[in-house]
Amino acid sequence: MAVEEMEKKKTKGSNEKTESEDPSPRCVLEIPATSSDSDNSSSCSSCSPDKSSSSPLSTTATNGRQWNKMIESIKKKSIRRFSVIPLLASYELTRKNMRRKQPKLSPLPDNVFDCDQFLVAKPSWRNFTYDELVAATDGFNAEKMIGKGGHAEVYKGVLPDGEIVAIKRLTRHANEAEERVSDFLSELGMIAHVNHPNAAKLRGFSCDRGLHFVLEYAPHGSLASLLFGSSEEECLDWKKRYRVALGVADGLSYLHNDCPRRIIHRDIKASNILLSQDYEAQISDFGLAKWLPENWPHHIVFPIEGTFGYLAPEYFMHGIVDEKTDVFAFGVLLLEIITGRRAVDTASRQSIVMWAKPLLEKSSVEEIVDPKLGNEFDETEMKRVMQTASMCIHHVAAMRPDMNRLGQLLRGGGDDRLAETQQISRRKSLDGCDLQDHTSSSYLNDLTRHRQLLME
Ligand SMILES: Nc1ncnc2c1ncn2[C@@H]1O[C@H](COP(=O)(O)OP(=O)(O)OP(=O)(O)O)[C@@H](O)[C@H]1O
Repeated sequence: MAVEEMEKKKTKGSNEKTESEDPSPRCVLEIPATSSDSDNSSSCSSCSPDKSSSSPLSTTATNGRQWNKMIESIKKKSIRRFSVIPLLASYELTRKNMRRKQPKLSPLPDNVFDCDQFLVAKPSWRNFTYDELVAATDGFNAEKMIGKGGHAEVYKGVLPDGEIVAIKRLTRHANEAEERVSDFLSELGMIAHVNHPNAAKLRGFSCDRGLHFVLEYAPHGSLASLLFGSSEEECLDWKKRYRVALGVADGLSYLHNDCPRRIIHRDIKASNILLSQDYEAQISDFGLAKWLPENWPHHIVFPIEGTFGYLAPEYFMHGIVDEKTDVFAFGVLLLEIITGRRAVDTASRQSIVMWAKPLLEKSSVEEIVDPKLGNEFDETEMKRVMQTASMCIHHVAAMRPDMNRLGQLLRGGGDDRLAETQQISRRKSLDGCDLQDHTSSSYLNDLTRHRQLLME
């Protein structure tokens, strides 16, 4: 499998770019948050009780000294945050108060963490030594590299029992070592926490001479490599594309509604959707995911991170993160599935959302469908996916349905109600909620502003 193109990335305080032609750079934007309950990304990360305490993992007997050292460093870091930034302290206290009000999530005293759900759900993780990873990957042989993102290199490896795994080695050097460890623990906590057929599965981790995840191997790589790969590669047929759309909808619905803790992924995109042996979609890369406390309507985060082309307007303009952030990105993903185009066109830098909106409005199947599909698709399913995408990319977050509903709509549950919902949605837009949204011009302005910020 070809190594995926590296994504251009602009990180905080740096213009350093990785070599790439990918038109959808994952970015960090320094846009001041406007709301009074704003927090920065670190305080937001501190919303993750598990991140600072790392409790789901700290009870694992096999973790060893290195693990404890890392946890200590995270603890020190959070203590420093408390003392230096009073705002964050009050934020943290508020969160604790809220957790107390949630017996379902926190039946134990605040200083005791119930690890059972994690340990029972994922009994098979292992803490690998570096030597084991070296043996599995032939010394991290370049020929074994199967993917490269902005933050990691991914190698195909074989464990002594013959199991094929993907070994993700974090490569981010820009930030502080402590911050890197903190990001690693956060991602590990997330991926260990989720347990669903449409989410990537953890086999283990290693913090021996570098930070590594050991993941179940996805033999067909990412959706991006199949949708946008070279023309010699087999075209992903409609049946598989439709299945992937349903799988991602189910996976997101689980993260938002059924996971023990509410998770917003924040980086749904084609290169983060992996495909199992039988083309089952698996949501991967929880590097930007956020826990959202049960009774919080949203977070406001800063800086804004994500991938250009997939960011919801309220997120990239105001840092507002909730389920609808993922719903918007899911809509962009559906457009990629339908059209075979990237979220942002390489040559013209045009956003797929702006390109597709007029075609979706006139339900122009022949103009929007990936030419590689020819006539080989089910028109009813195609229209359904188009209508669903159209609802997901609505400029007003409140108008986007939630993932549960979207899963039903994609399956054809309530086709009549789909048209009805669309009509109501249009009417509300026209009825003065925001006339500009209907013409998409405000979205275009926001997008242009966003691009300017990104390119500055
Ligand atoms: N379990 C896996 N099986 C097969 N291929 C994988 C697996 N995990 C990752 N890959 C490949 O490696 C690529 C990069 O992985 P990933 O997205 O996790 O890295 P990243 O650096 O976090 O990315 P980003 O730039 O989005 O931050 C994926 O797009 C995919 O092609």
